[in-house]
Amino acid sequence: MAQDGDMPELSCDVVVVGLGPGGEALVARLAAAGLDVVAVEKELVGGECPYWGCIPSKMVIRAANALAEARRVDRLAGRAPVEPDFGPVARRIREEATDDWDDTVAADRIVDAGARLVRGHGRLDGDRRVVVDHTGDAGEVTTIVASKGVVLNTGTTAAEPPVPGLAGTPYWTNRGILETETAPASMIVIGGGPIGLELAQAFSRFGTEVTVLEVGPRILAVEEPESSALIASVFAAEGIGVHAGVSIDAVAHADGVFHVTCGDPSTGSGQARTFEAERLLVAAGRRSRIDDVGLETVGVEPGRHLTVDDAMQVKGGLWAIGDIVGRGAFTHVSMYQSERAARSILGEPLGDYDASFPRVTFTDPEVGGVGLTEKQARDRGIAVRIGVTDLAASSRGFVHGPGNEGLIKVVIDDERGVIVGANSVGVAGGETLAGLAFAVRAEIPVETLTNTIYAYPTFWRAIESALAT
Ligand SMILES: Cc1cc2nc3c(=O)[nH]c(=O)nc-3n(C[C@H](O)[C@H](O)[C@H](O)COP(=O)(O)OP(=O)(O)OC[C@H]3O[C@@H](n4cnc5c(N)ncnc54)[C@H](O)[C@@H]3O)c2cc1C
Ligand SMILES: NC(=O)c1ccc[n+]([C@@H]2O[C@H](COP(=O)([O-])OP(=O)(O)OC[C@H]3O[C@@H](n4cnc5c(N)ncnc54)[C@H](O)[C@@H]3O)[C@@H](O)[C@H]2O)c1
Repeated sequence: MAQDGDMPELSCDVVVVGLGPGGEALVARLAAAGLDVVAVEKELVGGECPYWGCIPSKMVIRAANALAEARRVDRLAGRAPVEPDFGPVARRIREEATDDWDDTVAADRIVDAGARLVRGHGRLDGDRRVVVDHTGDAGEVTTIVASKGVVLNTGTTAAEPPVPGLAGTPYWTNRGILETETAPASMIVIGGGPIGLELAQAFSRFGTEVTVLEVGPRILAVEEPESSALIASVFAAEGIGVHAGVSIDAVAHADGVFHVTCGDPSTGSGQARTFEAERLLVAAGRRSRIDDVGLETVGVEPGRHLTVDDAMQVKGGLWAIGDIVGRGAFTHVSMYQSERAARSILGEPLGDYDASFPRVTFTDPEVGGVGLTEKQARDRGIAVRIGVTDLAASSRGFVHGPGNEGLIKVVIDDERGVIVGANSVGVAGGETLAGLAFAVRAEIPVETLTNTIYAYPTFWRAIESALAT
């Protein structure tokens, strides 16, 4: 640790640049295995998920679903007048989830694990070298040399679509909306993906008048068309405006009001329509933070994502995990990849990469998905057989009554006799997905699945019905 004057240099075994959920876990895992680890983070240790992602958004959804359930009491159990107040969930986000966006506890965990934490923007500076620009300390940098190598876990930021007038307006991304202390009177959401839909419905349940604008032909296009249609119908019934197949031509903001002008390319009429709202949430996808991490210094061409092998290795001495590798932008994926990178670095056996890819969008009903959609399976030339069942028509759905919308769809490879994909939509769709996820991952024969006892009257019993169609 010697340097010329004001340029400190650290030596270690591994540097982890960016501490999303996977990066944070990796630091602790490698340190526990006896490696000398330096962790580099420019914002908050833990990344987007605990501070502006999964955890606070699920707290809002939990609260919003409590409101929705209370509104169902009239049809089930008497009277429960509902008066929404965003205050309690805003407090939970501050006090229980984010410590008011203070990461002291997480930073202490890194140090307690035996690793060193360096705050600032990390950039590769040739093979196995990282230079950290210390945020706020003009010109001060630290150079870190890692004998084994560097792991990148720099994550994503909200993408800004190239819509005239949008840049410079005070629109919300996931950060602004999860920092708010009040629900706005009205909100336009650009993007009908998981972020847009989860927050659209949750805020609508708090009384915000919400309009979702989606450029693609349907919302939640990564899942089955049946699931998209079901969510669209639930949203319509709850009074959420959903417009798919629109092009957003212009955004303006004046006197505290957003004006979003859309054309409708599907009609070819070019007829423009302007929506107005107090808030605008842009949830139109994510951009990988890999354009300023020095990839050019190690001969790697920065694209949309970083290409890795199944050991999460970009090249010798360089690994990458999380959203930036383009294998699914989910915390559970990042954590899974973190363990693979750890094993690769420590020379431990890896096993095959789990490509079953389970995911859940936490609308109500939840949309669980695993493996391939029907279209993806057909595009791969698989001899597809489909089974679909309506959850509301199941015994449990019938008993549940209000809020029972859902479906199970299974995509079967008829030649191999295994499920290669499924959607599980329902009030507990993400939980019911578990059985289907194991079936896809372990390639449980359909013959076994149809010769299995399904507890009555559970939602997951509908898997048996789907297989029988
Ligand atoms: C609103 C919302 C809801 C979500 N809900 C879910 C959910 O329910 N379930 C789920 O599985 N996933 C969810 N996600 C996705 C999930 O948050 C991410 O997949 C997860 O955070 C993993 O991201 P990551 O590890 O790649 O990086 P991130 O979490 O983005 O963390 C990257 C870290 O790297 C730091 N960094 C970046 N560049 C540098 C640099 N050059 N030097 C130093 N530090 C740097 C950043 O400051 C950040 O802390 C949600 C996301 C959003 C936005
Ligand atoms: N429950 C969960 O696990 C969860 C929740 C939220 C986010 N996430 C993760 O975060 C990722 C990012 O979420 P996201 O919803 O921002 O992105 P996304 O890419 O999944 O969806 C963005 C949507 O915006 C649309 N869009 C893009 N440009 C547009 C434009 N100009 N006008 C109108 N619509 C436009 C796209 O067609 C797409 O439907 C997700 O893919 C997911 O991996 C997960």
